[in-house]
Amino acid sequence: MIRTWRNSPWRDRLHDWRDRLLASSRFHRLAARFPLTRPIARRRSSELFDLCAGFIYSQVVLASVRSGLLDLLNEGAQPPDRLLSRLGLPEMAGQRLLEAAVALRLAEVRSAGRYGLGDLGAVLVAAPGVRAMVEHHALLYEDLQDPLALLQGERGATALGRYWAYAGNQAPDTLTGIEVGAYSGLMAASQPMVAAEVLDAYSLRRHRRLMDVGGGEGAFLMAAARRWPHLQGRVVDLPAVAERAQGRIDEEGLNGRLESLGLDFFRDPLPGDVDVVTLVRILHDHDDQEAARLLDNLHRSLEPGTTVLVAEPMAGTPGAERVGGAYFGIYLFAMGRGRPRTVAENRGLLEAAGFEQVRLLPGCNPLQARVIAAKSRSLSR
Ligand SMILES: C[S@@+](CC[C@H](N)C(=O)[O-])C[C@H]1O[C@@H](n2cnc3c(N)ncnc32)[C@H](O)[C@@H]1O
Repeated sequence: MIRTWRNSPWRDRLHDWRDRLLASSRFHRLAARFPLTRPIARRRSSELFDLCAGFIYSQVVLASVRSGLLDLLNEGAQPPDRLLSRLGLPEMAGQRLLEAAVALRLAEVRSAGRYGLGDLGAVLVAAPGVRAMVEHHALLYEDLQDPLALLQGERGATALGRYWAYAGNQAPDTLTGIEVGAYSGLMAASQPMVAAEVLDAYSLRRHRRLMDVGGGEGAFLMAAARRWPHLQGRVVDLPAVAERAQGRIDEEGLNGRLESLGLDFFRDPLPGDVDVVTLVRILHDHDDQEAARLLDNLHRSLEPGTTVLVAEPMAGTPGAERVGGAYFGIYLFAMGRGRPRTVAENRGLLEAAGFEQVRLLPGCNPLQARVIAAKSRSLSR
């Protein structure tokens, strides 16, 4: 291993010393009094407070969505008595929620004591995908009530495991429309934010035919087709999901250019008559062995030189460590399979399956996704 500052014993010693210092109440008193260290001490205690109180913040967000508070504010600024009378909560409770929403910038006080949307509230109401995720998190919240029981596997079937009906199912291709409906709808609602990032990061100008593997109801494929009118495409997913995708494609009048195909991407041959393949929010759903199996199956079906894009939030992303390490790490654990991978780990999986020229594309918002591009190479390796 190459010795760098990150893995040097000097850095460890320095951090041990820092930890001892931060644990000392005398140091805290001094740091809080000394003008140069006071802002650092305050910022650190505020960050720690937010870590401990985060569960309250997310429940305030949920209450603001579910009670209709954000929708009411979205109609325009209004006096508090009018707002509270329309909220359908006991007045004092409504007032408390409103104050919490102001503190979290979901709402804000405007002129003449009226209340309007805050800057974060305004973003939330304009993003149906975020709102759908806020509602969806109620399931994860259920699973996390006793986090140690979850981590020790004592909880048995989890709410998230039941929700993602293909997770742990030995015959996912037999799932019914009812079993896949909720998650497919959620994915379609949250897809526009991801699609915009991916399509900005990679131009499909040179490509003629796209296959979106595990493409759900076709939201990504349709966004790509709208962006690139010359493009033809196919979404492949479990039969019950592919049926929903076909319905959407027909509704949008795109059935001359786009189609859907139901199959099990681990077992069934994938049609290789395409020049670009996307895997959006797919690999991290699966344990290493399954992810490798899927990539092997895909590589076997493709012509040499076909481009593959892997787009998903990744672990160890500078500036977005919490997204991979904390959010997706715990989310996928509760779901019962998969894990967020680093760029290097995804590269390793792709290369082991036979892909080459693997490169990370710059420019994506890592909260939504990072995008890795690769090409299939000849099977005579
Ligand atoms: C997390 S969702 C992502 C959907 C879509 N790519 C997106 O980003 O909105 C994973 C998708 O993989 C599909 N899937 C899971 N297991 C599958 C399998 N064995 N064969 C085909 N599709 C599968 C699911 O039905 C689901 O649509």
